[in-house]
Amino acid sequence: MSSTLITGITELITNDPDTEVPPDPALIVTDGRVSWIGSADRAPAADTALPAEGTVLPAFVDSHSHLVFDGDRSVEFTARMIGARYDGGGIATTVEATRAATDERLRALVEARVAEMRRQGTGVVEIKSGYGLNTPDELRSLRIAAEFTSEVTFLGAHVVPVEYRSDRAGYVDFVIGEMLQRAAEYARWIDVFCEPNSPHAFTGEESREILLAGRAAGLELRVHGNQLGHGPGAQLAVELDAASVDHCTYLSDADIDALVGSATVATVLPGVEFSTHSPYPDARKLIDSGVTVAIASDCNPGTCYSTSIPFMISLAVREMGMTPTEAVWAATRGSALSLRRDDLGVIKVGSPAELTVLDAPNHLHLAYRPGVPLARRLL
Ligand SMILES: N=CN[C@@H](CCC(=O)O)C(=O)O
Ligand SMILES: [Zn+2]
Repeated sequence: MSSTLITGITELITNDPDTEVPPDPALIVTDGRVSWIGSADRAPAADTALPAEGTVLPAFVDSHSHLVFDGDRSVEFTARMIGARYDGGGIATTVEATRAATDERLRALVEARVAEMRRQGTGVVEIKSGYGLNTPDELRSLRIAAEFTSEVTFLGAHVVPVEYRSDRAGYVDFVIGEMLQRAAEYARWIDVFCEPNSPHAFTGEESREILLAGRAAGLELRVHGNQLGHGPGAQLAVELDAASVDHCTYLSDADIDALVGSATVATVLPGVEFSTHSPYPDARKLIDSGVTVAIASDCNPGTCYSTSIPFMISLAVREMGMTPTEAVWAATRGSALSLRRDDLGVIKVGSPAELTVLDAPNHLHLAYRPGVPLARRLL
């Protein structure tokens, strides 16, 4: 057994209503779990001491990322900054580059991206496939993702690949047939880009068929929905008890009504609106309506090539009407709930020691000092 006493905590965020935080808080981590929380002057002895000298909070949970890819779409991003529109068509470029990459190269790219996330305070990350879109390339994407996380998502229904452009129904059958049966071995989740506003993505009915097949194969459900315009994604997610509907850029009052009281979290991805020059969703309205909101990066080569949750928090506060406190909760506890992980995004006795420290006196600085590398993993 080895224990570490963490002191010098200027602010401790636990996200646990039952944990009382004293004025000069300290905590002890024993064998990877929080074993004691209390006042520093009453702390029991521990093997080592670690002065945090800053704000301690649960590690960020990045519940939406597409890290398994090769290729570069910086030119596409640059065109959008002067008016080009995003419609998902650029995904084909990444599929081509990803299929051409060796296993070693893809693994190294994912490893570097996960390391970049961890340097900025992220703990658990969800990773999707979706740039293979044939059986061997989807399976190796999932295998590589599984080397870095248990939160692996099968996204064979990202877009209809070029070789199936004249046979959409054939591609849906292919995804829910052989590809899904083999993918289910590596993935916990199935996701679908439900977006009738894109010619490349999937309609509500196609999405329903894919998600139900995923559930029958033992996977749990997530949905990319309501990104490019109003559509069926959010209500479908609620109807099928998906853990999360992600993007939520265009939500109607009926969508919000459906989300209220449901077990489906609305995950906002502010880096996507930033990188596609799109209007930001109204997170204030979601929260005020009683919807559970999560924040994630959506790190991917097309709509947001950023691994930084602190950046997402700054955007959510500046552009989406969230308070810093709400945004930090959404990027920790909210995103944990969107993965149905009750053990994450919280600091309490018994929880895993997934801890982040901010080089700042309190969490408000995450929004107040945008772009400054304040966050890092504590252990
Ligand atoms: N919307 C669908 N998928 C990604 C974008 C993928 C890409 O453009 O490469 C997203 O979450 O935004
Ligand atoms: Zn995505």
